[in-house]
Amino acid sequence: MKTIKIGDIIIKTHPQVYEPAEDSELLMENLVDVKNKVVLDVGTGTGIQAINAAKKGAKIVVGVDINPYAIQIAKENAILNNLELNKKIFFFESDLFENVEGKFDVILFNAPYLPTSDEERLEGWLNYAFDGGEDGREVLDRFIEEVGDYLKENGIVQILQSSLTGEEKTIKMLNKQGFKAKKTAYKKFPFEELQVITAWRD
Ligand SMILES: C[S@@+](CC[C@H](N)C(=O)[O-])C[C@H]1O[C@@H](n2cnc3c(N)ncnc32)[C@H](O)[C@@H]1O
Repeated sequence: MKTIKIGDIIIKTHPQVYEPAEDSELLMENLVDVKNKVVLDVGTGTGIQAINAAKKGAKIVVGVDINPYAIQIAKENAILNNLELNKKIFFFESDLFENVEGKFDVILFNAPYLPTSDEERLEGWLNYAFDGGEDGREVLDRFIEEVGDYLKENGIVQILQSSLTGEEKTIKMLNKQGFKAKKTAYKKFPFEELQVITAWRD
């Protein structure tokens, strides 16, 4: 375990939890206005996006993850960053929206987006951070199909994905679910581009 600093946020890491990287930072830097909003961070990992939203003025923030170690460390990180755990910021285990109730103004998801074959799978909980199934879209597509039920009418969804996952595919899927969507930020690397896809209803 180690502690890292991203901007003014202190993050304790855990060997079984995704350590914030360029993708995490791209989503943080391009977060929509969350002042006084109710925010859901799906796949919260260390809690970094949830903590960032709380620090940027969100009224209530909920972070969920399928990985129990993530929930444990996210709670510790909320306290480390002087946030009121279980008053302003909440974390609990959930496979996507399984244990989520209510509707949110903003829903974030830095998705596990890597196309992953059986041989590439990692042992343990950390695998969930990367494994997007054979085509990289397994978890993301399920998220897109379900997200509308948890979003307020004028709410906004922000997804962080890779060009390897398919920009057009994500936008088409979102359109199919009744959203307008566009790429609102990107960062290029030699073999991929990290992308923030922002979606809203007409
Ligand atoms: C790329 S990491 C992002 C972590 C963090 N949000 C960040 O920005 O650094 C993806 C996260 O999604 C979680 N995850 C994967 N599949 C999930 C699922 N079905 N339901 C909830 N969380 C999931 C993983 O455990 C991991 O913490």
